[in-house]
Amino acid sequence: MSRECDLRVYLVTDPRLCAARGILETVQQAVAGGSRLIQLREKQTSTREFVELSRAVMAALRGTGAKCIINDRVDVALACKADGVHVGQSDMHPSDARALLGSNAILGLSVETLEQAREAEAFDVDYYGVSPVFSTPTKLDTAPPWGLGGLRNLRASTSRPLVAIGGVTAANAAELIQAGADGVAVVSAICSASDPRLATKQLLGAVEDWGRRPQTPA
Ligand SMILES: Cc1ncc(COP(=O)(O)OP(=O)(O)O)c(N)n1
Ligand SMILES: Cc1ncsc1CCOP(=O)(O)O
Ligand SMILES: [Mg+2]
Repeated sequence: MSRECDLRVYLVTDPRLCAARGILETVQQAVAGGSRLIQLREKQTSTREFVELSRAVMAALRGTGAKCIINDRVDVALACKADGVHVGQSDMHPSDARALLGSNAILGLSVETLEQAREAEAFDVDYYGVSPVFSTPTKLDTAPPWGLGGLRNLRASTSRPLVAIGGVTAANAAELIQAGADGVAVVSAICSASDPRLATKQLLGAVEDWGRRPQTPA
């Protein structure tokens, strides 16, 4: 198991928004569209169902090169041998999560302020979720949004990989990469799309497009 992760288009699932199609099908379509990192985010599901879902997703991802991250729950990740865990500021402390998961697991941490990011430099985590970059109806209990200026300041303060989350669409993904994000994490832009494969492809196109543009000297 390696800690390398492709953050370019990171799907975070939502059982309500995926209800019509199912989480497994949504994940498979997103992977077909080019996503290589999937986070299973289940806030209401029983522990047993969460483990079963995670095992099914892990099996579906086998051989695709995509990795599976579990939101919040180190126990679920250990039970299904997931690739990693994402924790936020009120979840298990990243140092405790790292101790339980071991040195080969991917560990992501949400950062909501520059001070949290500064503190997190001492933790053995693989990326920061810039949370939220814009306001979003998908998650209401968030800190104030970073905005593009906040993301630029964060980029200037750390060399850690950054993934922007909250209100991200194919229309604003390129400006987030321009502002310093290494990738975008999305819920509704893929889960609520009529064609999740196409939606993922468009997000990936927007992220990659920035990298192909000629860079103007500062
Ligand atoms: C990639 C990514 N970034 C941020 C979050 C938010 O995590 P958290 O602040 O713990 O909130 P919940 O998702 O647990 O409600 C995330 N999940 N993923
Ligand atoms: C899980 C999470 N963490 C910060 S914002 C958010 C929800 C993002 O949802 P959407 O991509 O639909 O705006
Ligand atoms: Mg959390």
